[in-house]
Amino acid sequence: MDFEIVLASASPRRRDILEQAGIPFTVCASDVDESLEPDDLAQPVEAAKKLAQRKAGAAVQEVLGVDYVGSLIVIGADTVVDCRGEIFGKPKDAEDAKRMLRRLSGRTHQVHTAVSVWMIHAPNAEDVSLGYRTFSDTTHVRFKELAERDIEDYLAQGESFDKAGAYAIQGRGAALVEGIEGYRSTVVGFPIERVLDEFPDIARMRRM
Ligand SMILES: Cc1cn([C@H]2C[C@H](O)[C@@H](COP(=O)(O)OP(=O)(O)OP(=O)(O)O)O2)c(=O)[nH]c1=O
Repeated sequence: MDFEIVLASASPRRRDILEQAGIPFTVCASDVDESLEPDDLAQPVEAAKKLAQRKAGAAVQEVLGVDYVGSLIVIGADTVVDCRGEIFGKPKDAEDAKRMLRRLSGRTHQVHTAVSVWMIHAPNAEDVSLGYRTFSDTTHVRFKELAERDIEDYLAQGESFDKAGAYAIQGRGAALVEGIEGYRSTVVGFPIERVLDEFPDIARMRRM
C-alpha cells in the first residue's frame, strides 16, 4: 500500500535529509508550544520524545480536521542537546548562546533526536484508524577547548540561533567539534538511517 508522507516540521535541515533520501513528502508545520514541564527538564530523552510527539500530533489533528481519506504517515521530530543532564534547546539570545558554547567547550555532550511516526488509515471519513511510535537516537559529540575569542567569532557567523545547543555541525560549527560517536544525521535533526531501518513502510517509498 502506498502512503502519503507528511513532515510536521519547519526545519530546512529535516526537509533536506528526507529529500536526499529520496522520500516524497509534503510539509505541515503547525505552531506548537515547545515549552516543557519542570519534570521534563531532568529527562532530556523523554523531553525530546514528548515534543516530537506533540509536533506530529498537531499535524495529525490538522489533517483529520479536513475529513482525510487515504493512508498517511505523519512524522515529527525534536532535537535537544544534553550537557550533563541540562537541556539546551535553541538559544534565546546571544548571551544564552554564549553560555551554551562555554558549557560545551572541551566536553562531550549528547544530542538526542526523537522521531514520532503516526500512521493513519482512513478508507472513508467515518472509519479512521490511528497508531504511532516514537523513538529517540543519541549521538555523542566532543567539543574542542574553545577560547572566549573562538566563541565570539563563531557567534558572529550567525548560524547559532535556530540550532539546539547554539551550533551547527553541518556549518561552520564543524570547526568546533573534535569528534562524534553515532549518526551525524541525529545531530542535524533527523536520524534517517534509523527511520529507514525501523519503518519499512517509509523505506519502501524511496524514489532514487
Ligand atoms: C546540534 C544541532 C542542531 N541543529 C538543529 C536541528 C533542529 O532543526 C534544531 C533544533 O530545534 P527543534 O526544535 O528540534 O526543531 P526546529 O524548531 O528547527 O524545527 P521543527 O520544530 O519545525 O521541526 O537544531 C542543527 O541543524 N545542527 C546541529 O549541529
